[in-house]
Amino acid sequence: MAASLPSVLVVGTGLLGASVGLKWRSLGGAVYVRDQSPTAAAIAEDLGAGRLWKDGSDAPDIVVVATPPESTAESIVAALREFPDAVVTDVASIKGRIGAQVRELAAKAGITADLGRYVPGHPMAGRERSGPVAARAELFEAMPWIVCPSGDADATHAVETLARRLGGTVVTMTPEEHDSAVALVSHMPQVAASLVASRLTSGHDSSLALAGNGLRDTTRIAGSDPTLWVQILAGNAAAVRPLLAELASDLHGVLEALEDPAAPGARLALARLLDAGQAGRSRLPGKHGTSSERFAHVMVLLDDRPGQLGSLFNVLADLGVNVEDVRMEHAPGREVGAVDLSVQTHLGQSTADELVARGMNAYHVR
Ligand SMILES: NC(=O)c1ccc[n+]([C@@H]2O[C@H](COP(=O)([O-])OP(=O)(O)OC[C@H]3O[C@@H](n4cnc5c(N)ncnc54)[C@H](O)[C@@H]3O)[C@@H](O)[C@H]2O)c1
Ligand SMILES: O=C(O)C(=O)C[C@]1(C(=O)O)C=C[C@@H](O)C=C1
Repeated sequence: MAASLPSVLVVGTGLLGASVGLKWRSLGGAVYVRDQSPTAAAIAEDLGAGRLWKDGSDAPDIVVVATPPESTAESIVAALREFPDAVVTDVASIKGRIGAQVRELAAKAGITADLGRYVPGHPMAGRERSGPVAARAELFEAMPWIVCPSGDADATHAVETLARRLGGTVVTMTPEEHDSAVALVSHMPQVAASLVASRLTSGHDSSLALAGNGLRDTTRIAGSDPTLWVQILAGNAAAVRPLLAELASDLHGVLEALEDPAAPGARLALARLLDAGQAGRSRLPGKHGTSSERFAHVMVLLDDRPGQLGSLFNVLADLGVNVEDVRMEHAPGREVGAVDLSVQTHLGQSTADELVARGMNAYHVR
């Protein structure tokens, strides 16, 4: 019920902040928005992410700081001071350094006793785009939302409830555990994707025209904002560096093996490196936290025409097949789309057979 939802002030109305505002508004909650850029705040308001904060507006119950990491601590402490009864949280991608900055600024401001009202958070959801126009109400749906308990149980509960209502799955961690985990699953991959994509700058147009989904999959996040990522990498350097050193060592192993691929042991060394990649990837959880490898994959080729996807899902509903996950790929230059359906393992072959029997171009991927 709208009346029971706490009111929210979003500080920083870019991709993350405006997404929080859009979702909270869609649930019926009151949202104010504020940004150092009047344009970003006005766009967020026009999108429906909240009303512009004005002096004299009602004090919010919760302040969500969604500014870049370099100004996050300052905005958190400013919010703790301006709203003495509000719970304050943030969505920044690094937690240890921001926590230390908050404690230092709070001590200088003489508000150390208020620190329990600040509950650090980080939704593991985003896009390779910035700004309010890229915001999506459903951005956080079923994604992990890390919350670091502050020591104030009520404030922590308020932030956990906020994260859940926004669609996230709450994961509790200390700031140190957070920084070490995201170094592995977010920060190192960003560097790898950017470095691979940067090699493309010197490629011929004719080579780039051949790029398929493999390259697109591995480089999507290379489109992310460099100014944001410099702050993230610099702010978590201690956790990211050892991982990059291991990556560099593995890369060196590939270089050595390729120096003389026919030499004894060279192909085994390569195979081991590639096999370790398969093993690592198979550990990534899919829907409901299960390994994605536990599902069977059924590929369906569809004409790139309106209504095709709808018909496919209608047939699956008739068959009583629950789709656990779905991905769509378009063949460049061809009017055909490939739909990769994840279904329960024991249903892989029968689903493909039933689709074929209904005239569809489908097969079970083994
Ligand atoms: N981009 C992602 O995928 C992603 C995912 C999860 C978390 N985060 C975190 O969310 C935060 C915001 O990232 P984003 O991608 O939304 O960035 P963004 O650039 O889209 O938006 C940031 C907004 O903050 C405003 N801003 C900057 N300094 C401010 C200040 N001092 N006071 C008020 N407003 C200020 C900017 O004008 C901008 O509108 C970052 O801390 C980032 O680490 C990002
Ligand atoms: O999917 C993306 O585009 C993201 O950039 C999301 C992503 C991530 O690495 O998973 C990026 C940084 C954030 O701190 C959290 C989420």
